Amino acid sequence: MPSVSNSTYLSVVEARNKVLSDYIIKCLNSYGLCVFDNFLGESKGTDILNEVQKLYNTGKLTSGQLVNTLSSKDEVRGDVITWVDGSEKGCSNIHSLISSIDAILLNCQNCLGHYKIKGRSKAMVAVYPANSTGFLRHVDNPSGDGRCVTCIYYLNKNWNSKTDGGLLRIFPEGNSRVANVEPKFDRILFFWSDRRNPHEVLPSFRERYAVTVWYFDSEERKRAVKRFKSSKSRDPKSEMVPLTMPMQ
Ligand SMILES: Cc1cc(NC(=O)CCC(=O)O)nc(C)c1Br
Ligand SMILES: [Fe+3]
Repeated sequence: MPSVSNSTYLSVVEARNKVLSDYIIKCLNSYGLCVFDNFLGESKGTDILNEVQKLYNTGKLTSGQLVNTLSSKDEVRGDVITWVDGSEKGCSNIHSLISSIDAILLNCQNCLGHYKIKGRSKAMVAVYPANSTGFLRHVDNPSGDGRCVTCIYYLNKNWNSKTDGGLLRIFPEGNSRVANVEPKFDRILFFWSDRRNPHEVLPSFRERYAVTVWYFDSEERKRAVKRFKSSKSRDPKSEMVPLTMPMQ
């Protein structure tokens, strides 16, 4: 592989980010969701997978909290999660994943719907253990908590939903068609977080890894924080998604 100068390499990365941002803008504005494969390539994807597996195998993940549901956790969601901002020990590759996604979203900043995206949640690392229940149908942000785009990066090599299950099914509002998204290795998915995209995860028969980041619309987030302060109630959703982080 001929060696390229640093500046050439950077401009190649910037050009690639521009192409990807244009694709995301077109897809999200037209369909409300967007799937892109081979986001970071085999070696970077594998580095991230190794970090996630290490977190999982060293017991750093706990069963996901539940918001506003009465049923017990294992009926609604089977995943175990942890929140990382990437500065934690042994998460440098997760950090570079977050920075790569931030770079793309910064390019799209004022072109996604009417949103002004200026912040995001920490990254939620989720593992569905083998033979776990999936995640019941839900909307990520049904109540205007500020989250406008859900971004999920999948890490599952040679995944075959026929035998492994774990399909993410999205039911775009007002549309009879369902989007069945395989949680494939090095696949990145974006979709509007609000009621336009109810979704569920089918039970998986193999460990299923994903990293999710939610991006905030600055106006909606400001209103939500004001409401939260005035209501004084412990709104679990804002506990669920940590305070916005300035984009890297
Ligand atoms: C914590 C939390 C996780 C998820 N995850 C999914 O919907 C699964 C997507 C996938 O893994 O394909 N959704 C919400 C509304 C909350 Br809250
Ligand atoms: Fe969700």
